[in-house]
Amino acid sequence: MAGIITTSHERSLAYGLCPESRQDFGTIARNDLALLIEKNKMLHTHALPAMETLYQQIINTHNMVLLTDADGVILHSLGDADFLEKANRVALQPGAAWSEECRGTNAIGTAIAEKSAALVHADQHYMHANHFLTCSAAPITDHHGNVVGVLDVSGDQRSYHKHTMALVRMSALMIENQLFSAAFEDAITLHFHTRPEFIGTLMEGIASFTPGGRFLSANRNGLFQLGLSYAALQTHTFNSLFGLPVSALFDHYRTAAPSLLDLCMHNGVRVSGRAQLRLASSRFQHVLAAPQDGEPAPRPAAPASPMHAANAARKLSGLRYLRTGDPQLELVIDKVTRVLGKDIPIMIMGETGTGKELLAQAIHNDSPRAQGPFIPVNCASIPETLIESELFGYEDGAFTGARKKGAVGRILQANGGTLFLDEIGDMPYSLQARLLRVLQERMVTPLGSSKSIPVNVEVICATNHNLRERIANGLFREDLYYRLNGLVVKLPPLRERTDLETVVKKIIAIESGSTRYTLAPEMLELFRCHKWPGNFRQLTNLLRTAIVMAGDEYEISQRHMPDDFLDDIAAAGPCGESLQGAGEHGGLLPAGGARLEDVEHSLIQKTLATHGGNVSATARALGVSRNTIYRKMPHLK
Ligand SMILES: Nc1ncnc2c1ncn2[C@@H]1O[C@H](COP(=O)(O)OP(=O)(O)OP(=O)(O)O)[C@@H](O)[C@H]1O
Repeated sequence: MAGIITTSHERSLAYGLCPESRQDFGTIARNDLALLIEKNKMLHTHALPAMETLYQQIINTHNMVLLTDADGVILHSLGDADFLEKANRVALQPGAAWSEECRGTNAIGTAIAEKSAALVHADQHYMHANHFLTCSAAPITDHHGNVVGVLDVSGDQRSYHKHTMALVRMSALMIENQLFSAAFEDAITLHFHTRPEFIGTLMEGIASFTPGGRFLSANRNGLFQLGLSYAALQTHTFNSLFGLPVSALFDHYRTAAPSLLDLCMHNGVRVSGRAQLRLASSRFQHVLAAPQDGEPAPRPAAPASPMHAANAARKLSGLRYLRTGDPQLELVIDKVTRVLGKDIPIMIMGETGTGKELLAQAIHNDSPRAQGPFIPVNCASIPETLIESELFGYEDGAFTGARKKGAVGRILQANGGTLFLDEIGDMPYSLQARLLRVLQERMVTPLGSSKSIPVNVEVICATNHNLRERIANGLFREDLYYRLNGLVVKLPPLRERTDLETVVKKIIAIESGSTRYTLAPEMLELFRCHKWPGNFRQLTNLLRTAIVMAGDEYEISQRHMPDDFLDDIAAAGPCGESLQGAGEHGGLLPAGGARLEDVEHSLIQKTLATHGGNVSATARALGVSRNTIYRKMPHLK
């Protein structure tokens, strides 16, 4: 008997059920069933079409299709009349509860208990009375990953067919995707797959994001392709998962016939994608209104609920979330906290990946404007020819050619909220005067319009250029610079942060979705020596990979690190005093003024010794290639 059945029988026994006992054939009252269906209205509504389709596949095979709620109470059934009669005798009918607690091992109850599909055939049922059945059930989960119901096909055990389980799984997936779409009427939704022909099919991954690009949720195949848990995905953005700012997504969909997107996921896997910008407010309707070649126009968005996405994003980060003990960062947070809601423009300086956008979002989330939109604009990623219409919008007929409809610019989209101008140093010089006028007069005039529209936005800018240098070189307007830099804060690069250990712990916990993983002390010392040119972006990606490599080992060590990272560390040369500390902790490093190269040699030698000089085994143990070992230990060549 399969493991899942044995475990289920043990549970059934523990519930005090007796296999020979007569079943409780009771069903809940008609009114209570109606109430239950009302309570599960979304599930019921979206499941019925899939149940009909499924039933068409199995009609006249002495089978029935059943839908239950999360507790295994049957909400609806469809079946062949002769089998329905038989099924009624064991209360396989609406209103009856089929949890394991009530009926012992059975496909519905076991699928709920195991949170996975279950096939329970003939005498695998705990109750003898159910031995005449063969049942295939798959749980239906919502966009939080919670089981909200079960889809089941039950029939006479003599009618068993091995394809039934696959059909049930596919139908459950269909229902889940319907529920997912209904839950995110007001969001950016990406449909993606490594194979473009799978987009639009049941196999596609779907992920939803707020207008600002924060991750909201993903369907079952989306989670599988992204390779991360719900918990781990909560800190992600469209950019961190697919390597593209949402602003670039909008650009793509403003072209007359947008092609499929070619995206590189965080794990390096390339996927094709099609986005739907299903945002209710008028700000994106023009994007939605333009159908793609040969495709019907997307269905109209639901009634406006502009708070929905903003609220979801706000829950995900605030300034408190960023405090991890570094004094430079504490100062930054103290400073920005003082100006929250004071209409003082904030300019964030910092190297790439230091968290400038995250800080801007956190400032917005903690500000009195949190209910309003947070609109990021990456001035470097929008082509110079498009940035003007992008920012200021344009009137109907402002252009000849494909883009005839008017569009609301990003500045107006941010009305009542925050406009985040990332890479402001790359703003074309010719536009800087126009932006300055908007900030001073608080009015926007779309291209091709003679009307000015009042606008109320808080502006946060970010740059990793030295703007004073750009002013000196005639690339940036001094007057705009002074208008934007009400409060200038500088985010420290990771190599200067004193809270690296806390940061690492936090990222590991978020990425793994568990508290079990730790970083080996000697690794932390190596991290302290590293320059981290990609800052948080690099550290997060590295730890994400290392967690996967560590699997169920839970202590992340050098052999879980990618080769190129170890190569960078080796190439960086002497590692400084912290390495000596590491020697005391981990016994990995030679005592005294160790050099990184020495550390590596020592590790490789020890591992070689452990594996009797076998280079392949050593390479495997250290998670590097054999070539790396040969390269680093020339005497082996
Ligand atoms: N304090 C932090 N804790 C955890 N992750 C962080 C932190 N700061 C930034 N990150 C992560 O690092 C990545 C880069 O962050 P972000 O986009 O805010 O940086 P940036 O400075 O705006 O980068 P760029 O200049 O390249 O646009 C994101 O995935 C973000 O979630």
